[in-house]
Amino acid sequence: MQQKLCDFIVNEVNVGIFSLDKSHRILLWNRFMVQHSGIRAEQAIGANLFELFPELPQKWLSKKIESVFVLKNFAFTSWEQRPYLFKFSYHRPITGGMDFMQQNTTFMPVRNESGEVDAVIVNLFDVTDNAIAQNLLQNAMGKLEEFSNRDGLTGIYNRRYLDMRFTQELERMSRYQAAFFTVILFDLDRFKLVNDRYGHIAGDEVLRVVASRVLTILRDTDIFGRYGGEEFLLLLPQTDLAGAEIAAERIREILCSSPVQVGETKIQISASLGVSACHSGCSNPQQVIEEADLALYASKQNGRNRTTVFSADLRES
Ligand SMILES: Nc1nc2c(ncn2[C@@H]2O[C@H](COP(=O)(O)OP(=O)(O)OP(=O)(O)O)[C@@H](O)[C@H]2O)c(=O)[nH]1
Repeated sequence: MQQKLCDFIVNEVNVGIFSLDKSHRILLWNRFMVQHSGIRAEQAIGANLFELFPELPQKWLSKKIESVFVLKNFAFTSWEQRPYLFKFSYHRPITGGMDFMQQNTTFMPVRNESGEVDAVIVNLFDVTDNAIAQNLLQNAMGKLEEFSNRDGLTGIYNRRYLDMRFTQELERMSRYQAAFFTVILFDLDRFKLVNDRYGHIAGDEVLRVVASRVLTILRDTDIFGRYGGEEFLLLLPQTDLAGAEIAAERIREILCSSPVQVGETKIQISASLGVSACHSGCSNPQQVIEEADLALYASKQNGRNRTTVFSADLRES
């Protein structure tokens, strides 16, 4: 009666159960294993596991099994380390990009009367639902973080992110002597007039177009964001002042190259830019931005729609 009950449980439980002797011969193969592998118990029992499933990671798995025989202890694996042992398909409409059933496994030693381990029982748990939920959660967290770094209007980075990256770049500079970077700060010219003449919604559209135009000419490593209302900031890692000036001029040219179309209206825009550099020994991000701001101010003073590179004499003027 007890044996019957055991057999019943082993077959009805929704867990894969099979056992192996020292030479990896299969001694037990429950219904879960039959259903998911398509191999009947009569075929499996007596067969060598690795001959029956040549796709199994033999080196790793035989080591794991061997450790249970030798140490006489339980062993475990989780889907996070190794997503699955057997390539069992998983039939669910939402699989979160997972092709196969995700599995946790437990290896249990079976001792004989003299205390020696003469078989290992392997339990295989289908944890696909958990894995999907965890992946969805991680994706959502990733999106949330990405979202918190973005400016809601333009989609480029926001000031919080720029400040964080600025600090990181400074740390990188103090760690690696060879690292350096430059900053471009730019501000749209007479943007108040755009708002006053065409309305705030048109002004918003202009800001979006500015961001998308600049994005088309940047390098992958450049970090570009909206620093304030109509003020934008770029961090250019491993770029010297001459390179930054070229980039700034490119930005200036693309912004005034053609008017921004908002509905039927064409709005001509331009920007004033300031460029400054962060040298080794520079520890204060604010100082670099201040210097870029002084240079930007000089561009405004000298007629707008121009680029100025920071130099010490700008402090005096
Ligand atoms: N539409 C819109 N306007 C904004 C936004 N943020 C700031 N502004 C506007 O940008 C304008 C900035 O005006 P000012 O600081 O006087 O500068 P300016 O008119 O660009 O003149 P100069 O910088 O001297 O060339 C103000 O009218 C702000 O209301 C925004 O998110 N959307």
